[in-house]
Parts: sequence; structure tokens; C-alpha cells
Amino acid sequence: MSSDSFNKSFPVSWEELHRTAKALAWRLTEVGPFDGIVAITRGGLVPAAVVARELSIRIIDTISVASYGVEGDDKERGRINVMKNCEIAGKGAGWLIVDDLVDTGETAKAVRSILPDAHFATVYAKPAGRPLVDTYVTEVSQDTWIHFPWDLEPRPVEPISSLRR
Ligand SMILES: O=P(O)(O)OC[C@H]1O[C@H](OP(=O)(O)OP(=O)(O)O)[C@H](O)[C@@H]1O
Ligand SMILES: O=c1[nH]c(=O)c2nc[nH]c2[nH]1
Ligand SMILES: [Mg+2]
Repeated sequence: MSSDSFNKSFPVSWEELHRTAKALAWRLTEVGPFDGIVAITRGGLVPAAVVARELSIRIIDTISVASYGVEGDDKERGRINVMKNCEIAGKGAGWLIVDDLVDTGETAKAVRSILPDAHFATVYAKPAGRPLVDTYVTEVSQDTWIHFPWDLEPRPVEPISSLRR
């Protein structure tokens, strides 16, 4: 999908993300307990912190994956680049992987090939990636771009009347 295929916008506030990540933690109470969390950086870091707090998990490892925005366009996907692996021995049984969202599923596929036995959880899921996730909370359509609070800032906007001139 190229960046101009995202014709819907779904801005998420800090409060909304906190509430939805907490809803994810509630769902995960039915699945755990977990030995620890593997957060997929960078987007998984904030949801992982919320889930860790709610489930009293103190051990957090990371896998660093980058693919979008590498060419300067935030919505343009590049090649999956695993920049740092986790330090977990074995296939991840008993571990919880947390990311902010699954979109095409390419990041999830790369992470699952490293930890095939871990439980994969995201806050948001788009249809193409949904089959790769074990637990998620909110589904959005494939042509929606989710704007996370760390990518947003409040700005003045023109009144509606000026847009209609
Ligand atoms: O299902 P996919 O199509 O692979 O997309 C989902 C991934 O894309 C984003 O990460 P990104 O690579 O932009 O890096 P970031 O987490 O550092 O923002 C997001 O945080 C997911 O990890
Ligand atoms: O901030 C983001 N919003 C998205 O919808 C998305 N899809 C992949 N990567 C993404 N990053
Ligand atoms: Mg990411």
C-alpha cells in the first residue's frame, strides 16, 4: 500500500491510548501469567509500559524493528530491518510480545519468526495483519492511518467557515 492509499485518518489521544492499552491488559489477564514482555520498538514501548504496570510485569526486553519512514515518508513502507534482537533463549513460550499495531503484518511475521511460541498482542489491528495477532482491542480499516499521540501536537486550525469559502 503506498502512502496516498491511506485516505482515512484516526488520531489517538494519550487518554484514549491509555484506556485502550488498559483494555488490552484486561484481555490478557485471561491468557497469562507471562514471564515477561518483549516490546517491539518504538511503537510498542508505551503500550508495553501500560500493560506491564497493569499485569505487574517487571521484566521487559525489546526487539527493534523499523520499516516505515526510512525513506523520509512516515507512511511509506520500506524493507523490514531488525535492528536489535531480544536476549530470550528459546522460542518465547510464556512471553508476551506487545506492539502498538499490526498493519500489513510484515513486522509481526519477522517477530514471530524469532519468537514463534510467544503470545502476540497489539492495541490496534488492520485486517491484513489481524491473523498474525493473538489478542488486540480495536480494529480499523486497511486504508486508515492511525496517528499516535507521540506523532501529534495541538495546533490552531481555521474555522469551518473559512474552509468553505
Ligand atoms: O504490520 P506492519 O505493516 O509491519 O506495520 C506495523 C508496524 O509499523 C510500525 O512500526 P515502524 O516500523 O513504523 O517503526 P516504529 O515502531 O519505530 O514507529 C508499528 O509500530 C508496527 O510495529
Ligand atoms: O503511526 C502509524 N500508523 C499506522 O497506521 C501505521 N501502519 C503501519 N505503521 C504505522 N504507524
Ligand atoms: Mg513499530
